[in-house]
Amino acid sequence: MVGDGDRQELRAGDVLATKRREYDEDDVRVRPGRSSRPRTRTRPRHADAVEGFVIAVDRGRYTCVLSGAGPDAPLVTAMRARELGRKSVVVGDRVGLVGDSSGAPGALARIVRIAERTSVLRRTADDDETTAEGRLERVVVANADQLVIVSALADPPPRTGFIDRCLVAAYDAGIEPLLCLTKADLAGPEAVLGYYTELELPYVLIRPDSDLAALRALLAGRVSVMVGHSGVGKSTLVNRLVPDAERAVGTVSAIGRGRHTSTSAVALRLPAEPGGDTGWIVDTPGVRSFGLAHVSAESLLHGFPDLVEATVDCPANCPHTADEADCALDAWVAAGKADARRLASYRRLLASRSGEGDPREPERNPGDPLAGS
Ligand SMILES: Nc1nc2c(ncn2[C@@H]2O[C@H](COP(=O)(O)OP(=O)(O)OP(=O)(O)O)[C@@H](O)[C@H]2O)c(=O)[nH]1
Ligand SMILES: [Zn+2]
Repeated sequence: MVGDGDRQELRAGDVLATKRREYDEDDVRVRPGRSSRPRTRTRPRHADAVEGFVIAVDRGRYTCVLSGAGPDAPLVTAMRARELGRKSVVVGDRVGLVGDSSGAPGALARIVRIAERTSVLRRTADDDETTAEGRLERVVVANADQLVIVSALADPPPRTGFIDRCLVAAYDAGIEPLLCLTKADLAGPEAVLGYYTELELPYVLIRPDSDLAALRALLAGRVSVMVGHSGVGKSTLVNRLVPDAERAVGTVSAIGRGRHTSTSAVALRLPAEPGGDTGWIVDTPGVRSFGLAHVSAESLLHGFPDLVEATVDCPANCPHTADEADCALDAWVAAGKADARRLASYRRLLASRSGEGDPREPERNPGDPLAGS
């Protein structure tokens, strides 16, 4: 979503750049000295930068669309300018571009600015603990408005452990969750929705013949990130929402450096609703789940709003674990104020963060077919 608001944001950045320029050491203007000639007005650095929205990242090349450009405008390939230092650029970033932003074959622009992010969706890549890379906290997408959690109602069965994990990630990122329940032709949503009664979680039901109007309305004008396990129907859904998704991804990879990296996120432009704003969906083929090692125990709890209230009765610094005799969460659940399975799920996530056991171990969720991450 690259609208007028963003333009203002970048303009504000321009003003800052202008101010900073007055103190730049490498400023070439010459002091007027005794000469009566007024000193030369210097141009603020990159006043000519145009605004872009990053839709794909592939090995040091960033594919951008220019603000206000229509769906048929050429995509701009850019590299980072050295002055960005160590700042990373990710899909969803709004950036300032200089150089050749024509989008002509072979043209290369430079990213000189990254606008302040409205949200940052992170995950710990803790799927590989053996390497420094694998333990790294990564930004998945910047400036997303919504996390669309795609779960099938059957084949594969829904896993609330995964959904809970996504809810924590959404809360941590400061973006709204939307539960997207696919394969509604195969099973009803009652069990899953029952589990989340306390939450008033927004949801949509998808079957092969549904017209997707409700979902489209929720996606219009926003940047939505889609996550889901393999086989839940995510690709099917993306292809229905963005009929030329295959082509769009192909174009991105052709303009990048050839081979498409299936693990990276790609933003796809949704067909504009009549009279409405374009929306974007960010497909995350490589993100199967969210490592939450970077989320504090307290923030983790906020992914469980149905449990938060109980903890005012916990002793100070209560770890909320099952072996903490005075933890108020047990009484809360015993009193029927929240679902016992939600507490179990919260504690599984707590344990997975501190490396105590494997959260996917079946014996940790006895008799609960919905559980599992
Ligand atoms: N019955 C039914 N089947 C569906 C529905 N949506 C998708 N499928 C089928 O489910 C299977 C998996 O769908 P995909 O779209 O490939 O799933 P995915 O989540 O993209 O999986 P990956 O490609 O592994 O990431 C396919 O055989 C689809 O035809 C649905 O609403 N109902
Ligand atoms: Zn407690």
